[in-house]
Amino acid sequence: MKTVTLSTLQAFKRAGETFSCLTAYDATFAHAASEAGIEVLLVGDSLGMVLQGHTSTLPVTLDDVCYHTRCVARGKGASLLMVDLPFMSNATTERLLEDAGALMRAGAEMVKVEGEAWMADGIRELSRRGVPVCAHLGLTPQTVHQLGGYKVQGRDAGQAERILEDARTLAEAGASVILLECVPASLGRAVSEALDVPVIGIGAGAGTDGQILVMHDVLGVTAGRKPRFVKNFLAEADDVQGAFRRYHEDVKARRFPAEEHGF
Ligand SMILES: Nc1nc(=O)c2c([nH]1)NC[C@@H]1CN(c3ccc(C(=O)N[C@@H](CCC(=O)O)C(=O)O)cc3)CN21
Ligand SMILES: CC(C)C(=O)C(=O)O
Ligand SMILES: [Mg+2]
Repeated sequence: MKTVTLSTLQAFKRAGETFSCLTAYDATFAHAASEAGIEVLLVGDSLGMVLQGHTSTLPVTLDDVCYHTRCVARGKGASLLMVDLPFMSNATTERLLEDAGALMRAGAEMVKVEGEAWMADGIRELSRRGVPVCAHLGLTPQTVHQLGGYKVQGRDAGQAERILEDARTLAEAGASVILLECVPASLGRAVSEALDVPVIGIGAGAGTDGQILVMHDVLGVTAGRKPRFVKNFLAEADDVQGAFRRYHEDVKARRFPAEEHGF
């Protein structure tokens, strides 16, 4: 695989070619995912749940994310490395810039931040300083206590319109990529069609420009209740490498996600 950059993702979008993304937390699995052709690796704050055993992503610290970023950076190969800003990194613009700086020094090539239209100023400041930003909308796990659980977002027309407007606002502020989590497939498609920037979906249907899943879910080792949008690709493969390859190929061929994985 040729080195994946932001321009690669933009070119995929223009060409109507989809791309695959997967979370990674260490060098060995990052290497396997990259070898399988997965274009984007995310050091997700989901590590608080799948690695640390918490029931939310809130306890994850900047040091935790930096540590896993350094590990993944050594194995990432040609894949693009995106990293989550942890809970409260967006408390102030100053903190946002400092925390993003720490992630970039650890090896991140793009940072991801949860937040609606009010994040526009922070995203503009990051982008002015040369930090590519992915804006995470829809189900934002860092606000789980306000949302009342990990629930589908944008189900009614007003809510859906709001998410589309937020995505537009953040793209205009300088977000290079939008990520939509747990929204109806119709909204995933509408946002992707309305914006020029690549849109990555998880539980957002087959109409987004890229797809992402948590690595543990792809390998069928999800602890607790399984979200509807996950699929165990190891069940149809001989080994971990094969599962990653299968996931990548199914995304590229638009065989995944199927109707049953969406809302
Ligand atoms: N293993 C794992 N996979 C993930 O995708 C993931 C994490 N952990 N941790 C961080 C967040 C939390 N996420 C979640 C967790 C649960 C649901 C879930 O159970 N959703 C219901 C929606 C029910 C509804 O509102 O209709 C579902 O049935 O999928 C969704 C996203 C996504 N992220
Ligand atoms: C589920 C993805 C999008 C994420 O934010 C994470 O892994 O933390
Ligand atoms: Mg996250």
